[in-house]
Amino acid sequence: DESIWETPYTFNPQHFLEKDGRFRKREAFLPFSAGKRVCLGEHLARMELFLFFTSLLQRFTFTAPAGEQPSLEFKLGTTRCPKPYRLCAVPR
Ligand code: HEM
Repeated sequence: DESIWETPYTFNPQHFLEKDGRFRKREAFLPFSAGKRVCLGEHLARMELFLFFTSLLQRFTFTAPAGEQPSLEFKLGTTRCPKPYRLCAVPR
């Protein structure tokens, strides 16, 4: 949505950061939905995602293979899935 996101077609973590690097909450980002049908597992999922990604990021440096860039296009199924891509995980 061009009216909300500064660079909607690029992977841009700055969308969620203030100028000084603090986290910026965006009302338009609702991965767990909202209201009566909000995801009941949101808190569990957030804790699991935190533990999963911090464990991986503490142990590996992730990069795209030289000269390759993962596509931001998706495959539509029950959810939108990233198209297959290659990733290098280098032990830290
Ligand atoms: C990254 C992980 C997850 C995401 C992104 C996610 C996302 C969502 C979303 C968007 C909905 C609303 C669907 C709708 O509009 O009807 C939903 C519903 C639901 N989610 Fe999750 N979910 C996640 C993990 C989990 C986990 C771990 C559990 C349980 C352990 C869970 C349990 C539920 C349940 C029971 C509902 C139905 C709520 C209702 O309709 O009353 N979810 N989830």
